[in-house]
This record gives sequence, structure tokens and C-alpha cells, in this order.
Amino acid sequence: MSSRIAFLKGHGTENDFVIVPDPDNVIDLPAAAVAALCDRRAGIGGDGLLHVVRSAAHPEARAMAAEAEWFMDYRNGDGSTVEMCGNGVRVFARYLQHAGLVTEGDLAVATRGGVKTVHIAKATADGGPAAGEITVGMGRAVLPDGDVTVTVGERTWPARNVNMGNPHAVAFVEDLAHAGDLYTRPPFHPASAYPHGVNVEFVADRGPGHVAMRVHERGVGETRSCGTGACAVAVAAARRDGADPAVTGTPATYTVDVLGGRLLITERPDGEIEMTGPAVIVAEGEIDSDWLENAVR
Ligand SMILES: N[C@@H](CCC[C@H](N)C(=O)O)C(=O)O
Repeated sequence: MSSRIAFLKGHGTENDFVIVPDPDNVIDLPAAAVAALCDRRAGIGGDGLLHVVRSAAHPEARAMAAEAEWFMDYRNGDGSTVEMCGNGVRVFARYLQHAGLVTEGDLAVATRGGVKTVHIAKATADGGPAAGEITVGMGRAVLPDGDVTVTVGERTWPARNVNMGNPHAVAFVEDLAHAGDLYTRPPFHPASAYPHGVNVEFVADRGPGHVAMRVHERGVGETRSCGTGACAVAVAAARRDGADPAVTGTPATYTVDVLGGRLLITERPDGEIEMTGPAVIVAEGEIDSDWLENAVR
């Protein structure tokens, strides 16, 4: 018998998500269902899906339940299950606030990349541009050794391998247009560098401590923003600029412009990376369970 499944739609710097609240983890969301929901023509449309589950109700999050009540079961738009989504965590927190499950201030969110600390800023009465922005403690970057290159058409660039819980290849370019059509992933070399796929960022300078990026996201295509990608870009830019907060004892802050807005990234001397940006809930509605079942068949 047909039933209704509640959903919301939200975005963070235009990286957009279908949000499916399911505190007790009773909704079956195989990869094909996620891909159908994220389909921009035949479904609701989104770069990914945020399945909102109590940590205690999810086998992959139970061990984190004492630290974080809520688990972000994140999926890419193609249905793949991956470690982390930076914009997704902010939108996830905004959903919890919107639903009255948390209030402004600090909270912890369980993810496959570990527990993330989140701070929801108080919205100012004048509704200033930064009102209610959300800051996430994204953890530390890992920079594996080894040279990687990425290629678009006739051009090849060296890329910095940065792991933010998920893998990134960061290439500095003169002009973001040189990245071409990022619908498909640019080839990288050596092929063995990323056995589980990779997100590829192209970065151009805009001024001191200020860069702009475009991204091809694993499991999605080109998106208008990637939070983990912006963190990877800030770390790669800092190292290129000779700044390592662990050595200098001084935080390194980069403004990262993405196609859908702006993120502020700070790497602290202890290596912890903080990302600040907006998160917006734009709509809510109901999914027809018959439609979803048929879409999966
Ligand atoms: N958009 C995300 C990253 C989502 C995961 C990524 N596509 C992957 O497969 O690693 C972000 O904001 O970080």
C-alpha cells in the first residue's frame, strides 16, 4: 500500500541535497533509490542525499552514539556511500535546527569520517549576510606522498593529494576555464593513486589568502561547491605558499570562492581545520512510496 515519506531540500553554497529524516532507520534506501531521488529530471534533484538517523539506530554509527546523537548517512547522487561531505554537515545541522531537534550553539554530528563538531551561529536581527552561518570542525588533512597529475585536453598539471576523510586531487591553474567540462572526471596519473576514486579541484588565485575553485565530485559530476574540497584546497594553497600552521604556530586562513558562494577555511596550529559557510533549507514535501519502489525496479 502506498505511503508517504517526508523529505526536505536544502543547499550549502549551492551544493544541494535531498534530506530524508528517518530517526529510527526504517526507510530502505538502496543506491538505486538514492539515484532516483537525486535525479534532476525524473526525481527531486540533488548532488547528494542526507539520510538523518539517530546514531544508536544505525550499525555504522552505534559506536559514536555516546558522543553524537545524530548520524549523517551521506550518499552521493549516484547512490554511492562515502565518508564525508562538508557542505552536507552544515545542511544536516540546519535541518536539525529547522526541525527543532537542536538549537543554536554547539553540537556533534556522527559521520563515516568520524564525529564532527558543529557550531550554529545565532542569526542577527538585521539578517546580515553572515547571519546564522555554520562552522564545522572538519578534522585534520592528511597529505599522502607521491606525485599525481591531472589532465584536461592538451594541458596537464601536478596535483596535490589531500585526504579530508575523502580523497582530493588539487591542481593550481591560471584560469578556471582551463578545467573545461567537468561533467566527467579528468584523468589522473598514476591510475593507482586513487583506488576508490577521487574528487578533483582546480584552483586559481584571486589575491593573498583568497582563491577560487571548480570541482568534479566523485559520484556526482561538476558541482557548485564542495566543502571537503574547499578544505583540501586551502591546505594545498597554504603549503604552496610556504605556510604550515604546525610549524609556524600561526593559523592559516583562506577565503575559497566556489561557483555557488564563498567558504572560509582556517587551519589551526594543531592541524584542525574549520570551515564556515551558509546552509539553507528551501522546501519540504512528501515522496510517494509507490513512485520510489517503481523507480528502483
Ligand atoms: N560535496 C561534498 C563532498 C561529497 C562527497 C564526495 N563526492 C566524495 O565522493 O568524496 C562536500 O561538500 O564535501
